[in-house]
Amino acid sequence: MEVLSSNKEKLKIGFIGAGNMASAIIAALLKKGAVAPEQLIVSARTDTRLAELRQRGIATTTDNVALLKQCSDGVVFLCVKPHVWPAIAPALMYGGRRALFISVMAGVSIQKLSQQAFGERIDLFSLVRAMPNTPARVGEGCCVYAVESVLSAERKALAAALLGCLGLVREVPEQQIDAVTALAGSGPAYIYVAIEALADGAVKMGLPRDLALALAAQTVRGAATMVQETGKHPAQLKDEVCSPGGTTIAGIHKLEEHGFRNALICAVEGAALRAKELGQE
Ligand SMILES: NC(=O)C1=CN([C@@H]2O[C@H](COP(=O)(O)OP(=O)(O)OC[C@H]3O[C@@H](n4cnc5c(N)ncnc54)[C@H](OP(=O)(O)O)[C@@H]3O)[C@@H](O)[C@H]2O)C=CC1
Ligand SMILES: O=C(O)[C@@H]1CCC=N1
Repeated sequence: MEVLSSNKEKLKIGFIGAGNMASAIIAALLKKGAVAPEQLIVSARTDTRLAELRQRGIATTTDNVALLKQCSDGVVFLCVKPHVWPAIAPALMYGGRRALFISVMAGVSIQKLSQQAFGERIDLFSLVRAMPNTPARVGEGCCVYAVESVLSAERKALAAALLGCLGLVREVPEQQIDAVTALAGSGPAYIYVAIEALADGAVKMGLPRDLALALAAQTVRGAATMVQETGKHPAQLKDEVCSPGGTTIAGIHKLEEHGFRNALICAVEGAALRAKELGQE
């Protein structure tokens, strides 16, 4: 955080795109106290999602070039959908050589980002490819990032400090980002489906919906925290819940019968393959 506090007031941070991911990152940065609203500027295609940001003291615009010019000494997060990227790429030149660009777009490689925005001269620009997830909004996100070898240590430290505000952060080789996208980027949606389905099961067996949802969410949170805090393998923790001849092993048998593990493996594999496809579209 030192790198951020020393830059505070001066550092301008722009977001191109004001949707689910941009607003989660903004919430995380503000919640951590890493930045002040006055340091932020956000652009979108329309004003729809900008009005709420203005109410929180954040500058907004529908002009990406204006944003990029204001952030030419700062950081610009690229938070549009991958199919929108080619249309906005040429404008990035207005950010100039001193800006640090951080893309969160699924599938779009550093090579493609730099070629479409800067031609062949990636060595003249600072670019980071990140994959965050929306639980960043509540300080429980995961975020990985990959960088070009030409990125300076100072720029990398700035990116790591900003992305560290989202939750767990790791640097990875770029070839791992599609798998991370499929696991952690998309993963919250798999778990929301699981929570809803667990609650449905309990409702089917007679629990009121609100109690069922509260118990399902807390059970997922509790199990995740056990994996993180005990350091035990999930299989061992599972065994500790399964009494011989008891209820849990009967439930686990049903999960196996319905291909639960296979479904999750297929979900991650399918999402990673889709990330690869997105990069080629
Ligand atoms: N959602 C998630 O969980 C995650 C998403 N990502 C990545 O984040 C990126 C954004 O996703 P998400 O936030 O969900 O998408 P959203 O659809 O919620 O937001 C996209 C934003 O882009 C804006 N936009 C569209 N065209 C332009 C343009 N020409 N200039 C400026 N802004 C524009 C939209 O404006 P308007 O509001 O006017 O429509 C909108 O605010 C994607 O690339 C995705 O791969 C990565 C990790 C997780
Ligand atoms: O569904 C998507 O493509 C994006 C990337 C990861 C999460 N949402």
